[in-house]
Amino acid sequence: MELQLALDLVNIPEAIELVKEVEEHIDIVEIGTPVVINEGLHAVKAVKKAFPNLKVLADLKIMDAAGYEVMKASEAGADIVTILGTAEDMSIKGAVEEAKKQGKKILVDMIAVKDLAGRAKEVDAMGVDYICVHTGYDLQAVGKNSFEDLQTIKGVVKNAKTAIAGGIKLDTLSEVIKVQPDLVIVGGGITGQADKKAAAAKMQQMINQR
Ligand SMILES: O=C(CO)[C@H](O)[C@H](O)COP(=O)(O)O
Repeated sequence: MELQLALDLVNIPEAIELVKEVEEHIDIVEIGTPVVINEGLHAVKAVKKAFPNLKVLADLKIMDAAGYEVMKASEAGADIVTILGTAEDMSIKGAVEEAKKQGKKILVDMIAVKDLAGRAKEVDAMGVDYICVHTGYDLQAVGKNSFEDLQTIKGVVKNAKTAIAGGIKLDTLSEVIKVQPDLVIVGGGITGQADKKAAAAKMQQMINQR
């Protein structure tokens, strides 16, 4: 099981400072969608350059022009690029094809997918690397989480790794770990803590115990 730190509300210098604090406790650093909107793929490039030993995920949440966008994120240094599960099959297949060409990985974000089991089976058959259940900020605000959704995809996904994101904190991590995803994505659960290093270390320790 791997731990991914999601950076959503920072600029490039702040991202680098933050990763410095926790780098020994994480496997992947996510350049979140708001960061890409504010800073562009320069953020991916800068973080990869500063931390060449960490995997960098570009959270582009691609919906169209997938091959081109995967190519651009790869050129900037991303190891993993995200596409939405609601995108057309042709887009997801295009993303996978380009990622393979570039030696990169594709994570499918299942946010807002209605038939989760059915779509997870379909995208799994398209050769994606990760399938991620995700409760976005707008649904977190009304008390939702993705714990049941993780069980749903664990039941149907045969090839891809499974992942979960959205509001995971230290006090809910054990519930997540029980379902054994391959990847746990945490943003505010680390970045919102006074002692970020301690929070990341504790999460890493809990994940490694399983
Ligand atoms: O992709 C995202 C929002 O769209 C976030 O990066 C993801 O939800 C993880 O952050 P948090 O743990 O703060 O919810």
